[in-house]
Amino acid sequence: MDEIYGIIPVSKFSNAKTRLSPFLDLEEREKLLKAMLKDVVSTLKPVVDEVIIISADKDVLEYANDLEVLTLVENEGLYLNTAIAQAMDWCRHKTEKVIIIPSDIPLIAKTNLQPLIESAKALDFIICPSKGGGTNGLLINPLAIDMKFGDFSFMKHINEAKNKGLDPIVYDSFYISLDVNITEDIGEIMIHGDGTKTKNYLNSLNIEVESIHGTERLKITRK
Ligand SMILES: Nc1nc2c(ncn2[C@@H]2O[C@H](COP(=O)(O)OP(=O)(O)OP(=O)(O)O)[C@@H](O)[C@H]2O)c(=O)[nH]1
Ligand SMILES: C[C@H](OP(=O)(O)O)C(=O)O
Repeated sequence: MDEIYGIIPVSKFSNAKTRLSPFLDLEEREKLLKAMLKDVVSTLKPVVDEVIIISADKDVLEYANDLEVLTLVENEGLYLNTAIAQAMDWCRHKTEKVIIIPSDIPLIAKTNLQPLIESAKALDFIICPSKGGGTNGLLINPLAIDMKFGDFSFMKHINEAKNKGLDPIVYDSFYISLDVNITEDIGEIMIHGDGTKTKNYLNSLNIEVESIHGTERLKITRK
């Protein structure tokens, strides 16, 4: 068995990207999440054996069906880390490796994932950092470590791996590191996201990005 499954946890549309609420309304945030999911799924699908979306939201699961991936209904009362554990438990007898990827990294569509997926077959533990100390990719055996997503998870995942006697390998990818959480992240998608569904959607909102050499680097506005 040399298979690898992709796991994408997705929150409820109504909770999607709350930190963008000063800039995008609820409907826009839902549409943004859908566009990002399309980019992530279409990148993952050709290089893994199955893609699984786990969510507690039936609208998210319906949308996942349209994208022709497997869906898992998140058990009641779970949150991000326990939902990922549920998905890993579901696939642990079916595959030896999983790649766990968030739904908010559309620039993954600009990468060639094949070499990363190939290396995972020979390595115990690969982690892709996100900017700000999080984790935007984990390639591990199902349930190899406890999930620590949420706050400063990069160092926590590395420590979990070391405590389990695993040898964590860091895969540095600028595009994978860019998750979309705050308004400035939208500027990065406008700069680097040519060819992605996500940038197309943001273009339709007439978003513009400028460089400012101040306490922030990018100024994001809508015409
Ligand atoms: N299944 C599941 N996925 C979740 C849950 N919470 C977050 N996610 C997903 O986990 C990934 C990382 O999410 P975050 O960036 O931490 O949070 P977010 O909810 O997207 O955004 P904020 O509201 O701004 O914190 C995204 O794919 C989310 O959709 C959850 O409770 N269950
Ligand atoms: C889920 C969280 O993501 P971020 O806060 O980087 O979006 C993390 O990677 O720990």
